[in-house]
Amino acid sequence: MSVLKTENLSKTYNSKGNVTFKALEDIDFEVEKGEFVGIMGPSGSGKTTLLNLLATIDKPTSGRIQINGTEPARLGDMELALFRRRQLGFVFQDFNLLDTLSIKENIVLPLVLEGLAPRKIEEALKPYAELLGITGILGKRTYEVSGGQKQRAAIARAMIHQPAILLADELTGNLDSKAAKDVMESLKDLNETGGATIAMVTHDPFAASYCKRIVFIKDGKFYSEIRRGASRQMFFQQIMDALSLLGGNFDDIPFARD
Ligand SMILES: Nc1ncnc2c1ncn2[C@@H]1O[C@H](COP(=O)(O)OP(=O)(O)OP(=O)(O)O)[C@@H](O)[C@H]1O
Repeated sequence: MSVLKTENLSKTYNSKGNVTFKALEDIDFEVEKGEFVGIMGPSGSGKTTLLNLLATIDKPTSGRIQINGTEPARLGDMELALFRRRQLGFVFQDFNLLDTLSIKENIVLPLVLEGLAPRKIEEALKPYAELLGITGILGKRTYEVSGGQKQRAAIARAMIHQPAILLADELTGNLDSKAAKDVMESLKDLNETGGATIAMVTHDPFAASYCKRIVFIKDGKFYSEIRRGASRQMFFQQIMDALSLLGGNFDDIPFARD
């Protein structure tokens, strides 16, 4: 069953002086339930544009997006806000946790806003806290925990309302290699044990090697895709090979990690 599907998805930006720029062109992209998909491409290839369209933060110039059977483009503002809150989960590079709240208060905030009873909230929290290895830090403040722990808390917050799909943008971008590894191991568990469907934009081949499938885009167009076999290490090498074929600017890739 497909959770997310795009057809001929295109985005053209209009800048000052009527200069237009085609950032995405005719992207057909499908994510099945339970998939863990990485989106990679050189700087400026359109990854963030694609993620913003999937996140319903931005609107396509043409083409269609369907998420869990709904076309967000057909919804009014209020319905769209509700749709986004219920069907989508987001994780970003910079965690976006509130410093005035504890880790637990941050994670359960979406359910508190939904008006769920405290007992239901505790029931929802427990499995995610365990799966993400953050049970021991729930009472701490954001400044008392590491970057990797913050990101795992952000993932728990994004998942606690059980969205149809988790959308992640460079979620290891601010982490050292040990923390990045912990976060990616957690995300893998969330996908394999927790059944989460995940689409993740990343520059980092190490992070990408945890995905089951990688889609490469170049100059706003679909370029190629690869699927992981049994070995993550082998998949890492395949990703490196695909990136070198792709060309473009990958100056910030942490090549030495694996
Ligand atoms: N608001 C905008 N107005 C005009 N052009 C834009 C706008 N946003 C992005 N672009 C252009 O669209 C292209 C794709 O940008 P996008 O941010 O999606 O790329 P990316 O693959 O995420 O890049 P990076 O890896 O560097 O973050 C780039 O050439 C960018 O300059």
